[in-house]
Amino acid sequence: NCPEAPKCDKGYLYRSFDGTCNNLGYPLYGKPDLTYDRLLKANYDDGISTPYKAKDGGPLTPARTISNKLYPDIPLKDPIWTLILMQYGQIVAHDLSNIKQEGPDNCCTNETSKNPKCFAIEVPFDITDRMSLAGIKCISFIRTTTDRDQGCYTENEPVEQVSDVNSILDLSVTYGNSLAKSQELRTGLGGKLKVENRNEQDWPPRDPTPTKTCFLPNTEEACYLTGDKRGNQNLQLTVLQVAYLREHNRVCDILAELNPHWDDEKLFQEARKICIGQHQYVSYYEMLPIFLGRDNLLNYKIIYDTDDFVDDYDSSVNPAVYNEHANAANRYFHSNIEGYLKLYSDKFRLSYSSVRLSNWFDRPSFLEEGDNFGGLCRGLTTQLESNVDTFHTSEITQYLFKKAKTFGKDMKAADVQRNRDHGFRSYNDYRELCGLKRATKFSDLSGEINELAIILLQKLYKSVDDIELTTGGSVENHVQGALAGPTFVCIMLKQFSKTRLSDRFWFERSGKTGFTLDQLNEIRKASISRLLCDNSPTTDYMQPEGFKYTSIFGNKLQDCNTLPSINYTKWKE
Ligand code: HEM
Repeated sequence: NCPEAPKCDKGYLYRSFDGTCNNLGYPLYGKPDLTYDRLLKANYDDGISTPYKAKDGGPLTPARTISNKLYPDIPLKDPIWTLILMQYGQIVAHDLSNIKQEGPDNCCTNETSKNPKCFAIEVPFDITDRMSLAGIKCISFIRTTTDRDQGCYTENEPVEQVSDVNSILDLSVTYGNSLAKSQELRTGLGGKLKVENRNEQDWPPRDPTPTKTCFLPNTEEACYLTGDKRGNQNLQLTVLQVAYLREHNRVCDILAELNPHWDDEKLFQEARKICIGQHQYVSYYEMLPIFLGRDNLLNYKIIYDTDDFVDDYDSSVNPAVYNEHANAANRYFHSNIEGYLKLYSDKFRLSYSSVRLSNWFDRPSFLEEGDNFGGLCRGLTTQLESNVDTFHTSEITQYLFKKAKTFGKDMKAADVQRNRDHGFRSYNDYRELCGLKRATKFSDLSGEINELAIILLQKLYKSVDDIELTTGGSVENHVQGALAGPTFVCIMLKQFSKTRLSDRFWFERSGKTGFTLDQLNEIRKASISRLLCDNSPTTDYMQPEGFKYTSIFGNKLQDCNTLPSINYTKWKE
């Protein structure tokens, strides 16, 4: 049942869609349907898959109770950063991983599945029926080092969760995670991706099975086909999905004019390479410094202060995403979500209307009404994100995916429950991994956690060793210059380091598969502001730093055409 390693063409200039052949020694590295990586070995009650209990053998406080007590809805705003920062974070998260919910044919579907080593378990998400988020999780076995390139698993090891997208930061949300998906998305003409034009704007093509993907009160409503299954999940996410789709086609037009002799394939791959370059640049050089601190990123060699190439590819690094990153640390930024989105109707951001998040989950048609898309491009770069703390909007803790019902699901209960069914070791173990002192009593936490939060933790956990990674990490005071505490910053730094090191096609590499130095320094002019300016026909003014609030004192709104932009003549052959 092991996937067969593909034969790689070592001279091929472009990335595959599923991530295979990025690593020529281990061609399967990075592909979808492989297990997450782990920083620390899993800790299950039975050593295999049963979530552990409290140290005294009793049950842990239910996830839903933890959500209610630790993550209430107190609407504080971030003092500096705009909502598009939160949103870009989600795009990066979706690019890198997605817990597989049901298994492939040879694995994981149920206890009688064809592969006896695999099975699925029911995840009891919380205690109340009304808000339950029960689902089936795909489990397969951890792979040993010797057969890691084969995708084989060994018996009697703890279960390891599977991600169903490739683990490479390659804008797979736009291009898909398989060759087949990319073909479904392409027109085959001029390098372009499929779009449907309505009201003089391009929108993603329609999903052929909309009722599976979207919530559609009216059957004619649009439900989009994008490179990622989650592309319709919320309006602000879909804004970025649409922006990158339009950006790809925009770049195709420019390249076709410069190089009329290029065929569909060449135009497609070159435009794709440019868009992935922009995405890697915006993610690492514009977004991550805000989340994790610029000095930290420089010190850990995750970004470089240079106008040269950076050839730090390390073929020994497996791109597989750390389970603790995706399913604990990175989810801390669910805190940044705002419950209402503002739509600014005018150029200078003077008047707005607003829309409730939970009215439009899985329902993108709102974007096509009037100038809602433009209104959101301006709104997301004007509205402040929610303060990064333990408070969470009830739009995601009471009303997530509510559809036509009064109540929905609880995102934070889900986050806590994932910590449990993924068998993460205790918060204390991750403190140690990250160079903090192990706490033997609650008061030992006072270096990193404020007094009020310690009191809350004491109410929720009997022993300091019962504190979970998701909860403990979320109450730490932030590291200076970053938007998370030391344990989560440490985990995310490890992740973003491996993501760049393991990518043979990283945008800063030299050589035949990379850009020329001239081109690379053009890619370094990309920005979130320019992406939105160029792909929202009604947005003419934007501040230079789109992730940061704009005011008359600084980061002022300016004509889009005066913002730095890529000079594409560097691509003329
Ligand atoms: C309105 C915004 C958002 C919504 C509605 C949302 C919703 C969700 C949902 C439903 C899941 C799956 C829960 C589960 O079954 O375990 C999830 C997972 C996740 N979210 Fe969010 N999220 C949002 C924003 C963000 C942001 C801003 C980030 C990070 C910056 C983020 C990072 C993640 C990660 C890393 C996962 C796990 C991915 C995986 O499966 O490996 N999300 N989110």
